[in-house]
Amino acid sequence: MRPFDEDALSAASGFSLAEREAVYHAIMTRRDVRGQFRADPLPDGVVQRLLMAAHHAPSVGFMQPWNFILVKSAAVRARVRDAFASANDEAALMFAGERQQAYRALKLEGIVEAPLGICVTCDPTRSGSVVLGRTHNPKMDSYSTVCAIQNLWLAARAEGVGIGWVSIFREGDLKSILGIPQHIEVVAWLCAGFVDRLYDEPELSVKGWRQRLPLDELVFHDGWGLYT
Ligand SMILES: Cc1cc2c(cc1C)N(C[C@H](O)[C@H](O)[C@H](O)COP(=O)(O)O)c1[nH]c(=O)[nH]c(=O)c1N2
Repeated sequence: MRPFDEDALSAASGFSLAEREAVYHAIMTRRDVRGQFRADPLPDGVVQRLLMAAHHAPSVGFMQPWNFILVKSAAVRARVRDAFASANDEAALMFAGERQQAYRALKLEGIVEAPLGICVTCDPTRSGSVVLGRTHNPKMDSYSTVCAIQNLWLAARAEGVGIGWVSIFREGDLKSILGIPQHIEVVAWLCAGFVDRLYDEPELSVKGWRQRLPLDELVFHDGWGLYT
């Protein structure tokens, strides 16, 4: 390992107002997209920038445990959609009464409509069995992969690309369709495609499923449950 090197540091002040506004604009207007995808393919350069954003995410011990399986094949996406449909039937039965009716009315994926699927995985063996920062919590590699997904999601918003995260799968189904080895964790299936319109608020909120919680109620001071 190299000794600490002063020359590796650069000046880092806050962003200009316009730059700050752009960052918050991406954060506040990012949406989970299910139904607004355009059919035209994403240019390779755009996909490359999204992946580069993902690959610059933080990761425990700089483990970079992610892989990205790019799925353009309509046939493969149709199989993934079928796997979703089967799992979604099981999911619906977990809700009772009117809630089940409401669940069934929701659109929860755009796997076939979106021109690109991105399966994001996590390799827990990427840098050996003892990983700096993961020594006492094995989930840290999955959390790192989620950081990569959020980077990609925000970059996508800036590129005019909608992203929809689909998680209603039996993991084994995705592994068998995509040939993913047993020891690799499937973290996300992302539907990706250009969008011309986005909901102003989360679609689940617009459709009455669940509303955003007041931030004040989620912030404690100096201990759990302490509001002041
Ligand atoms: C880990 C994880 C897993 C899923 C999701 C998100 C995340 C973070 N979301 C999207 C989720 O419903 C959405 O983010 C919230 O409703 C908030 O909406 P916005 O993302 O702000 O538009 C999601 N959406 C969906 O339609 N089908 C799904 O299976 C999932 N799964």
